[in-house]
Amino acid sequence: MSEFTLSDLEKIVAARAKASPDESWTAKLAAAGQTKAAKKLGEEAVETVIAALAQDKKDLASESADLLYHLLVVLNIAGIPLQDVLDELQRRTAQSGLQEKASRPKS
Ligand SMILES: N=c1c2ncn([C@@H]3O[C@H](COP(=O)(O)OP(=O)(O)OP(=O)(O)O)[C@@H](O)[C@H]3O)c2ncn1[C@@H]1O[C@H](COP(=O)(O)O)[C@@H](O)[C@H]1O
Repeated sequence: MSEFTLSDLEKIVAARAKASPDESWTAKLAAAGQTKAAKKLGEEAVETVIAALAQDKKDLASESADLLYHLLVVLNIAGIPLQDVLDELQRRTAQSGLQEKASRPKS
């Protein structure tokens, strides 16, 4: 199983955003600005929905990868660390009380 994480990709996106737009898609999006990056995120979201509705698992995994990558680019441009998103998810999980149940050993 791959050990690659969203945090790894966030670091790659941050580094590549500073590269030349001629050699990096990330840098091209960062240079174009949030309107273009958010538009690409929207396109990838639609393509993910289409793959889900088509029940095409391979396509859905591939489009989901595009979606997550473009979300990280949008977050990078906005200056929002991925950790802020994870903190929000954790806050909701803690609120529902499910985190405690999930980490509790099964008897
Ligand atoms: N995960 C991705 C990733 N997923 C998708 N894409 C790119 O997203 C682009 C979107 O493709 P589209 O066909 O929708 O867009 P397009 O037709 O090229 O552009 P438009 O005309 O629609 O504006 C493609 O160029 C893909 O290569 C990605 N580009 C980069 N990454 C990651 O970012 C890293 C750095 O990439 P660079 O910034 O290119 O060095 C890579 O090593 C990967 O880890």
